[in-house]
Amino acid sequence: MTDENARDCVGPPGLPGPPPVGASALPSGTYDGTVVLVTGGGTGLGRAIAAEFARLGADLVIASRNADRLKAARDELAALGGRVTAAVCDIRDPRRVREVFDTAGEAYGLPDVLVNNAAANFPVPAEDMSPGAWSAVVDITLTGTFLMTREFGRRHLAAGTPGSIIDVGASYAWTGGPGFAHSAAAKAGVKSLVETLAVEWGPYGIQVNGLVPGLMPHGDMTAEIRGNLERAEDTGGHRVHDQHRPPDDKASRQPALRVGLPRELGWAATFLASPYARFITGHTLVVDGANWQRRDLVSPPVVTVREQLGRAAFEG
Ligand SMILES: CCCCCCCCCCC/C=C/C(=O)SCCNC(=O)CCNC(=O)[C@H](O)C(C)(C)COP(=O)(O)OP(=O)(O)OC[C@H]1O[C@@H](n2cnc3c(N)ncnc32)[C@H](O)[C@@H]1OP(=O)(O)O
Ligand SMILES: NC(=O)C1=CN([C@@H]2O[C@H](COP(=O)(O)OP(=O)(O)OC[C@H]3O[C@@H](n4cnc5c(N)ncnc54)[C@H](OP(=O)(O)O)[C@@H]3O)[C@@H](O)[C@H]2O)C=CC1
Repeated sequence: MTDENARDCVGPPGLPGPPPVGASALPSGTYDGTVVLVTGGGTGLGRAIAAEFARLGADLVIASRNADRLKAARDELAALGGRVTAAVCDIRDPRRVREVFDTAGEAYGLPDVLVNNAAANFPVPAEDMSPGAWSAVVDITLTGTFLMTREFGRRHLAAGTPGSIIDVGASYAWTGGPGFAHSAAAKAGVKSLVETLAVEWGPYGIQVNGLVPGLMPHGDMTAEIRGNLERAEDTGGHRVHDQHRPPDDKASRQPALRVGLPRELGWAATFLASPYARFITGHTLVVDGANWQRRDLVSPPVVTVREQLGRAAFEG
């Protein structure tokens, strides 16, 4: 077990921790000469995914709206080996999307791999959600993913070259996501897009897969999501608490008895786009320690989303 996941408790150990930073299951140089475009590659999980491709030799294009964050990530990723270009882009804007592919093409050539990682999310009860809030999340998460995907597909079809697309999803695409109606609907759309386009574009040599992280906390998590996670820990509590149970934190709420580490998602992404996964397409791989399948023998009492978010009764 590695440092990040070492637990100071008696009882079942949970799933072992992963190999250390810098390790890889794939041969060194697997992505030499390959161009990988990661949306939202300046922060959090996108940056972790980009890092694993960089370690294996890829040239990177990272794209998102915030130039400062992109620049910081570009410097960090460049230190891992490959070349890195940062492109400021709102993926809702089809013109900017085209320009990003032009920029990538001029720098390194048409990207071989597209990782649609950028997304938007904030918890809000559906009855409080404005049309603008719904649109912001759906337009970024679903329409932005579609626009990036369409541009990638068009260019590869025109060039007659193969490619690989990975769409980062969320498990509430299957289960629904109370408190996240906009994001859950958008992620369900993304999962459907994966399944549709894998068939449409398989004949042209383009793989399309989904990749779903479980809870993978990181320093770039939005204050709102982080705050709600922390409040849930403060108010939830274990129904039984003894020395056989781990402390009441994020880890204790996972069947793995640990949260995921961002590099574990990065390793899965580099596998899915690698030559060793050429017959995998239309699939969504869940990397969450089975958390999304968790059920209790007896369900805990229902707590409304309003209560979970600490909101007063809806007044209309
Ligand atoms: C219940 C317990 C909770 C536990 C927590 C569990 C956590 C698990 C999470 C698992 C899944 C995670 C999935 C993710 O996707 S994480 C990625 C999150 N990252 C981001 O969202 C980064 C990018 N996000 C943003 O930039 C912004 O959030 C935003 C999408 C709002 C930015 O887009 P834009 O700039 O276009 O938006 P505006 O500021 O113009 O706002 C548009 C409308 O949205 C309304 N709004 C904005 N924020 C909120 C909010 N927090 N609550 C409600 N409404 C909001 C805003 O008012 C605008 O609406 P109007 O036009 O009506 O004014
Ligand atoms: N962390 C977790 O536990 C989980 C994450 N996920 C998924 O993982 C992915 C990454 O999430 P995470 O790293 O946690 O979140 P972050 O908030 O760190 O990342 C979101 C990224 O998307 C970019 N982005 C947002 N809107 C736009 C836009 N309009 N155009 C271009 N880029 C945009 C942001 O950059 P900028 O602001 O510069 O535009 C940011 O880099 C998302 O798809 C998320 O849904 C799913 C389940 C759990």
